[in-house]
Amino acid sequence: MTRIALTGGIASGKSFVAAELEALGAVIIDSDVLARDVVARGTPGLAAVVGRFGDAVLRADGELDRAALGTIVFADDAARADLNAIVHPLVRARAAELEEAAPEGAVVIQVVPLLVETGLYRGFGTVIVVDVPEETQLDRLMRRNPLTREEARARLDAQASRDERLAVATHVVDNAGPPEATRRRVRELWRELTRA
Ligand SMILES: CC(C)(COP(=O)(O)OP(=O)(O)OC[C@H]1O[C@@H](n2cnc3c(N)ncnc32)[C@H](O)[C@@H]1O)[C@@H](O)C(=O)NCCC(=O)NCCS
Ligand SMILES: Nc1ncnc2c1ncn2[C@@H]1O[C@H](COP(=O)(O)OP(=O)(O)OP(=O)(O)O)[C@@H](O)[C@H]1O
Repeated sequence: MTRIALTGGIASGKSFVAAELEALGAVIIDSDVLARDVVARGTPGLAAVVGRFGDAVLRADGELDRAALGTIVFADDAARADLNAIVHPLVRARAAELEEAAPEGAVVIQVVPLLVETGLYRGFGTVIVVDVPEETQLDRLMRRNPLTREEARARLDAQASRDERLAVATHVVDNAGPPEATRRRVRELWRELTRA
């Protein structure tokens, strides 16, 4: 089986590109979605997170307060490493199950934001990197999330650099331009990936 990974920095457009690939027929396994599922209300994952970070990261309705936890972990490397140590093994296990369950012959693409940081890129023959300049990343991140420039910068700094990601890419999707340009590139990429 061809194992395909898709990565990119925060707010680079991974979800947008993954949705386009899904519309073309790919089976998408999204680590960000799984990382939410494994800490859903009532899960052992959430209990472990609360065990480490306390009730301050719980909302009144028992759901994880993602904004509160984000404020903590993106300002503190040790706290982020602890969160990663709880969440990442649960995400990897679930991703492996979903990969196993994919239909015969499917083109399965795993979206892994921390592909470079975790070394997981070594397990994939094909690595798609969604690429934008840092300024574009910051602009789009601040437009989407209510973050100051410093907070947005801290999130970028918690990740590998643009060059480190490009160094492991087998395919690059430039998402700095308008969505339609990216759509065209993704259609071309899909033809490359599915060429017999
Ligand atoms: C800190 C949390 C609660 C913030 O939640 P929030 O809803 O604001 O963000 P979301 O989960 O949608 O993540 C958005 C993006 O942030 C970046 N990011 C998330 N976690 C991390 C991390 N531990 N290190 C570096 N970047 C990260 C990624 O680019 C990701 O795509 C959440 O990101 C989390 O639980 N992170 C730990 C799990 C993780 O590493 N997830 C990413 C890949 S599995
Ligand atoms: N080509 C584009 N032009 C303008 N805005 C875009 C473009 N692509 C994505 N965006 C916007 O930028 C933001 C980030 O895109 P998206 O959520 O797809 O990125 P992501 O890499 O999945 O983010 P994260 O790392 O936070 O999960 C979104 O608000 C999206 O609507």
